[in-house]
Amino acid sequence: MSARVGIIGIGQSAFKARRDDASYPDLVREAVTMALNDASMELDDIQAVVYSLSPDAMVGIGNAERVGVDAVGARNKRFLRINTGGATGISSVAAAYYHVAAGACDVVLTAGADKVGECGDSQTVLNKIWDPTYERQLPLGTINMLAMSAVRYMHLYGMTEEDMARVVVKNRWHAAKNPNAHLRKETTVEEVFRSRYISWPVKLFDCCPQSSGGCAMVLASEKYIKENKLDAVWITGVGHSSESYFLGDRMGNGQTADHADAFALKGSFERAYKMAGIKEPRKQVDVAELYAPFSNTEFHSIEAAGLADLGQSPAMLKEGRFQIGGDIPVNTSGGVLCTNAIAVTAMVRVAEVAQQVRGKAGGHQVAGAKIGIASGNGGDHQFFGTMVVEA
Ligand SMILES: CC(=O)SCCNC(=O)CCNC(=O)[C@H](O)C(C)(C)COP(=O)(O)OP(=O)(O)OC[C@H]1O[C@@H](n2cnc3c(N)ncnc32)[C@H](O)[C@@H]1OP(=O)(O)O
Repeated sequence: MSARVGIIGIGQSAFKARRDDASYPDLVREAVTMALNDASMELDDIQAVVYSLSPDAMVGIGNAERVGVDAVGARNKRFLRINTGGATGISSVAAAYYHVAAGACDVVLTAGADKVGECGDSQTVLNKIWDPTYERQLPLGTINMLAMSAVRYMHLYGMTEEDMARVVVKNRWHAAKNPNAHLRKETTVEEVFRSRYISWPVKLFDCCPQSSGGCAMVLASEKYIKENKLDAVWITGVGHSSESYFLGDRMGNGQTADHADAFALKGSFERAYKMAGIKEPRKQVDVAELYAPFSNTEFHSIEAAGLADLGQSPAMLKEGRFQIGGDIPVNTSGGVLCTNAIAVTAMVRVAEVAQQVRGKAGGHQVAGAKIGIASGNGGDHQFFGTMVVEA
């Protein structure tokens, strides 16, 4: 694909635990309105809609008709619904990207939302797409599985609970500067240690919360952007991968991976980097928003993105290299650890790097950021999506 595709509009809620003031479709509308305003557009200007489906299929499909067709203005337009678990948001941006890059249309909207209490809790909804013989057997399936990958990584590379706590402290410090983040209170290693164990070694503060809010983006072709003299940042690399097999109605885990080595995610990054012409991510990437719902998983994502060698990221974090002001700031928004609304969590990652390379990230801006990377993980080794966004 040679046609350039730009991001011209971004809308993002201020995420909160509860949004009793708004229904689930209201949250989608809220984000869509913000994205259209940002792009100086009307709903009628949109030619296609990619809808980030809540992983809770019943809520998602019911509302997709209501929200996707009516509120998002998709009637008589190209319309696609996407659900790849935690990767849903980035898969949706990718699907919007492909619509434009393939020349099918010039302007595409992608949007979605999650509402705690209306969309089902994260554990329940993710279990719906997971392997019944393995993942679904565990209460708090996600946390237990990722706790096992933490133990493996500790065993191989000597990561400590203190290293995990430092991820939380760094991300909360970033989130305190981001008015859209859900958990915005700064914390300390001691405070993380005082929070209760959820699944050893993962404590409450090592977990992402469950958040309510929406996200939307407008993508357009270079031709449209130039003709209408619009401001844009450019999606220059897109990668996908999976380490799973299909079981008909759900995904199964391939079980071939070492859980300390997110090699499928690495493959996704390699594809995106190749497309964007990035040969040395450590030198070229200015800012990274990496999907990491539990503190230990940030280390896997940093290493899969090629920003550190396997097992080396805890020491680099301790040196301050992944915080704003360090050489490669990671999760400048506070990351998934400070906002997690499954349908759009990965879209928020793209939105954050797009704002960073636009120079519009506000109090958590990385000075001079020109190249950003974002990622989404569908679950344990299931779906991965990555993106490179450039000024
Ligand atoms: C592929 C993927 O995307 S995997 C990621 C999918 N997402 C998840 O798995 C969500 C993970 N998080 C959770 O399931 C939940 O937040 C849990 C299990 C960690 C905690 O849930 P609960 O025990 O029900 O906590 P509950 O929601 O009742 O909140 C209790 C208190 O803890 C706080 N709290 C809840 N979660 C967190 C958190 N992650 N960090 C810090 N504080 C938290 C709440 O604000 C609340 O504080 P308050 O009493 O002062 O109001």
